[in-house]
Amino acid sequence: MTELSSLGWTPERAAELPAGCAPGRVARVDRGRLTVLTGDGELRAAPGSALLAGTGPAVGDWVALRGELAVAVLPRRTAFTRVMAGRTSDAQVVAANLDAVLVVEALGGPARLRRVERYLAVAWGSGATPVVVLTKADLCDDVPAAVSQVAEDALGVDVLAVSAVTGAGIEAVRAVVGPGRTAAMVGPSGVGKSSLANALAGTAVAATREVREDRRGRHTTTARELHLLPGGGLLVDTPGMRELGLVDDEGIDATYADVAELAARCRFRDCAHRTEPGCAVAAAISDGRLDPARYTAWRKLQTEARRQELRADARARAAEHARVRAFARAVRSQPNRLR
Ligand SMILES: Nc1nc2c(ncn2[C@@H]2O[C@H](COP(=O)(O)OP(=O)(O)OP(=O)(O)O)[C@@H](O)[C@H]2O)c(=O)[nH]1
Ligand SMILES: [Zn+2]
Repeated sequence: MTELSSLGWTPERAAELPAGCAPGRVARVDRGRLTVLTGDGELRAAPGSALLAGTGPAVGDWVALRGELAVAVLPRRTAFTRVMAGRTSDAQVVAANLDAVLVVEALGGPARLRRVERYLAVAWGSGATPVVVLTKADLCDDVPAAVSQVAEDALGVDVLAVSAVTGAGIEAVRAVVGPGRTAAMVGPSGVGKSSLANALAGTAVAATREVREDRRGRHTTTARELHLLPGGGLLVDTPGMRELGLVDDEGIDATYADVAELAARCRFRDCAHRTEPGCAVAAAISDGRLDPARYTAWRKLQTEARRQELRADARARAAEHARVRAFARAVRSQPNRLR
């Protein structure tokens, strides 16, 4: 028996559960089948027709189970979305109900602040709290200096340093992913996400680069993408988290709060921060209060978000409305539901 609370279940969710259903947390979605963690262990469930109408359940979602049928997705508290590559620009939910997002970057090279900022923007946009985790601390000569450099840039975000090799700092990350809390990792390939996942789990739950190369060509098994950690937290490790785009500019403003605040003080509301008189951004750059590279990165992300917004649009919203309607319909059609 697993306590539902250790899967992240909270009492107020009970009111959202259709009568006669048991709750389950989605640990994997493949070819239309769901791997679900429940109070009685893991089970394979089929999505009911109501779930097929919308964008479908994602890893981390709570579903209402009637036997081995998932009849509804419970409302999401947070959602990590990604814009699909290719022609359509529908936002796809990659992971749901995350409390924290670990933005993973490696030490031992030059700090890639722009890259961290980019992931922070995506993380803030999800509604979950980002935390920066700097891996490979064993390869860095001056960890405190590296941490404070990143902390200065990542406004309002905790910055932790860890080593999967020595185990240093792992407990501090486990504390972020405390009992009943759910976190996911984002970050580019090779920074040590799989190694971090294994160090947190205390066992090999993710294939690191070495293991993957050994098994080249072999079919990987259908592993869970939601892992219960020894301390009681849950870690999401799904491939979808590894290719991220931006969806909106909420997250950008949170990441670049300093730049956004300066821009709000420009004389003209539509200031392009180039040659306009009374431009607070230009003034801050010229007297050294704002790093021009940080400003350029902000502009670039904003342009990208605008472009995606224009594409993402009606289609994504229509899909979400369909999902909500399907959910409402499913709830209405439950016999014996509480009124
Ligand atoms: N020295 C040192 N090496 C590490 C540490 N963590 C990971 N590595 C190494 O870094 C390389 C990449 O690690 P992975 O965990 O596979 O990286 P990843 O982020 O999961 O990569 P993708 O799966 O491609 O996204 C491997 O060779 C690891 O052994 C660490 O804390 N210290
Ligand atoms: Zn300006």
